[in-house]
Amino acid sequence: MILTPAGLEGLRSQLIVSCQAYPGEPMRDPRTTGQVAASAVIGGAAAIRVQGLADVQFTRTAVEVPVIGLWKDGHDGVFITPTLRHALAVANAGAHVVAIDGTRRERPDGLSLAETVAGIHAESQALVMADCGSFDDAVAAVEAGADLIGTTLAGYTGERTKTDGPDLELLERIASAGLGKPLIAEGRIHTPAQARLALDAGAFAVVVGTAITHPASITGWFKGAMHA
Ligand SMILES: CC(=O)N[C@H](C=O)[C@@H](O)[C@H](O)[C@H](O)COP(=O)(O)O
Repeated sequence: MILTPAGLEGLRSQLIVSCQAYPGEPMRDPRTTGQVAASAVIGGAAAIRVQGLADVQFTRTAVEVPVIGLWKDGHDGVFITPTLRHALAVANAGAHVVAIDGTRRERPDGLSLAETVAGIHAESQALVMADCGSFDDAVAAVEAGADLIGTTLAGYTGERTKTDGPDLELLERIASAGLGKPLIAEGRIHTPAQARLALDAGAFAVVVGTAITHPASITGWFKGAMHA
């Protein structure tokens, strides 16, 4: 299955579940990622977002819904699928959509965002999701040719305050600008009510990660509330 820009319509108002375990964690195993992804699909996830080449490969065999893939390299600066080389590897691993750093920051390989998007489009059949951190990033990412715009990096690049829940103000601003590409709400959506608010703010679809697929964090939230 190849996902086309028109095919994205199937994701409208839907829930996308991000399944990620971090290096050194007990669940950091591609088979586990695939199983968690398949469980999310049973619950109604319309697409899955996963990190790492093996996770993309395993998840492609575990689910039939579109897979958004990324490759995190490092923790600081530009680390979400930072270069064209990373992006093409994610596409080759089978991702229908490659999520890349969609900010205006300098990239490690010296390519511009537009050159990176063009390279992915030229050398693969994957669509490109630009993980943005601000309104200006979103505008630049649309100009650069990205197929989807995500608020993934809002609160992580210094341009926006890290809100407790989703950055609804940013979502509303991007949505009301009518940039012409699907706007994906992502980042710190921790409750079903917040997912609903993100849609109401104008999001095309909503990504939830930690609150569904990261038991260590969720357990910590409960424990913290019990001992506050
Ligand atoms: C900033 C960054 O590195 N975000 C990552 C991007 O893939 C993931 O660590 C997040 O879990 C994902 O964006 C979903 O967000 P949340 O887990 O808050 O629902």
